Amino acid sequence: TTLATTIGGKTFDNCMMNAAGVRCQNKKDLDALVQSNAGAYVTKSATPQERAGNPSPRMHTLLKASINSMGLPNNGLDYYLDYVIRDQQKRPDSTNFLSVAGTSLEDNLAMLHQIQDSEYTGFVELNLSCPNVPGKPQVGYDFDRVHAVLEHVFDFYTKPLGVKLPPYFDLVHFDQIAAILNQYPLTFVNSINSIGNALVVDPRSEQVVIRPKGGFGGIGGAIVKPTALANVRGLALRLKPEIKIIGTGGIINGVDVFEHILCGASMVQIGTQFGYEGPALFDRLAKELTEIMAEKGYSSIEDFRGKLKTFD
Ligand SMILES: C=Cc1c(C(=O)O)[nH]c(=O)[nH]c1=O
Repeated sequence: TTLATTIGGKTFDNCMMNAAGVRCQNKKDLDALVQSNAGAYVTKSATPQERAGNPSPRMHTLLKASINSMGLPNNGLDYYLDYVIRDQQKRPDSTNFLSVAGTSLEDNLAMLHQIQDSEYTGFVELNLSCPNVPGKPQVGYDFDRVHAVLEHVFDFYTKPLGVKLPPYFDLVHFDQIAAILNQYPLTFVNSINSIGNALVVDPRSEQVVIRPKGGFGGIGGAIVKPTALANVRGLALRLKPEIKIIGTGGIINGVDVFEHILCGASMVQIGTQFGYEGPALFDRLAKELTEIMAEKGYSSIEDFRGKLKTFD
């Protein structure tokens, strides 16, 4: 049984990795991911300069969910570009992901020019869905802006690139975003980011649980799986086959990974649970997924990827 997957002509020996933002902000975190059984890592979404992010408390975890309004704290693009270039020099056969999340079109283009002109040969994940920068809308919910960003990016960017999208909740929105994405040579689409601007209340203290934005933040964890699977499936049914799908959202156990792949994902990312469990998560998930595949007689993820059945 193999858990290998191929995206953009690169083969990963394990179809599981971290989600951007979780245990990936510093060299120590990234080194731990390199040492783990994860098939790849993605760096914390970068802005041109380092950012402190929102005031704390800015993240809260419940049993089945997490809420966060981190506000894009990161060490700046140079830090992550330096890390991934050094890593690719040390491990030329590995492919990893560099996440960028500029708070403006200019910032995104400036960062992508810098990456294009660098010796980095890995993947870029362009984050169009950060819900927590006060005053900034999620680009992914403004289809004209998504179109404009991609038009500018693919005027010059030639290295493998994908986009991180927010969850959509209307089938017409799946049609509309897919119609835009299919016009571009994207290597992948990563769906979903957290469900933005939710609210968690502590009835005991009668107070919200995070400081930024009056308590409003992005939701992750088991609770978002049905929405994540719908977005993975909705996009899988609409995107051209050369655009692979990374499924993110609600993965706790191997069976959740299986469901994401069944819906069409070629790779999965884990955020909230990875935050809880740390790098050992990837050993547990690999074991659980391998057992499920063996039980069902599948020897590779291609045996069942995208083969979700409906009633008709
Ligand atoms: C990049 C910012 C993001 C953040 C954040 O830094 O607040 N949290 C999320 O759940 N998703 C994001 O995309």
